[in-house]
Amino acid sequence: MLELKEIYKTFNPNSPSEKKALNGLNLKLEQGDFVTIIGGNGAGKSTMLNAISGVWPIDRGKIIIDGVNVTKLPEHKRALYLGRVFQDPMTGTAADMEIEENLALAYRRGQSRGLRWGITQKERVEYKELLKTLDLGLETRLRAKVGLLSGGQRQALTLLMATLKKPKLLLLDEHTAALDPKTAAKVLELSDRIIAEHGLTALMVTHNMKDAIAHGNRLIMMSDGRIILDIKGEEKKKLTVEDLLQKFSVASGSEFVSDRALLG
Ligand SMILES: Nc1ncnc2c1ncn2[C@@H]1O[C@H](COP(=O)(O)OP(=O)(O)OP(=O)(O)O)[C@@H](O)[C@H]1O
Repeated sequence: MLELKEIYKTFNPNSPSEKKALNGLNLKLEQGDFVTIIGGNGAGKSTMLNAISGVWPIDRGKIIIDGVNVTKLPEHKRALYLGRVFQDPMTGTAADMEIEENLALAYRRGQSRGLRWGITQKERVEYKELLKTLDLGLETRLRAKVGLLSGGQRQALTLLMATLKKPKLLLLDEHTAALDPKTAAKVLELSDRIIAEHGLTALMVTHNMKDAIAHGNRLIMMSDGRIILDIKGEEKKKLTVEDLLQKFSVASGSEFVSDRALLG
């Protein structure tokens, strides 16, 4: 489903602030893989998601999504394959627009321009049903401006919008990190449900080791711009945070350092 082959990316090359952010990164995902990603500060987690999304060109390597070589495709063309949810609940939705207008935008993604904008009654019924699945009471607030919603409600709506057109690949970039623990747990549960219902292939960056262990069928750990641990199946199910830290130090030859990782 996704193949990253020998990806290299250096920021500010040949300058004092040169940074090798991706360093021969290789990753292959099967259809339906839900992979959690952890790693210390500057390990390259967000850079990997940016490389997949096409935020900037990579220096070397190949990116294949569902059999299509997208390495040279610009970001807006790759967006058709991808759904992405960021850490900041303000980024995925348009605050000045109503909930139903936001959903309609997501629904019309990838369709040709010139389409009439009006939202039909049939669509409204569909949106209500969709919003009901969030269990946040939003189905009665279709005409409310998104700016009035809480961070958790916005993130849940963003998740719904990012997956409405069943993307080939869902990228979750610390999408619960800015939420309080209870809301974060709810949005994570919703993520699990949506991924399972649609059989999506997903990558989720998290700084919470327990979440990384509890969610998905596969866990990867990054260090210095490449993957140093790849744990799946039964081995992942039995994993503890202590195991993970131990495995990290064996694989990297150093202690796990992160100012944001939640170990407990
Ligand atoms: N646009 C950029 N310009 C310059 N340097 C960058 C850019 N994006 C990332 N970097 C650098 O590349 C390295 C990898 O960054 P990245 O954001 O991928 O790390 P991360 O694993 O997501 O870390 P964190 O958990 O701290 O967010 C870091 O040293 C970072 O400073």
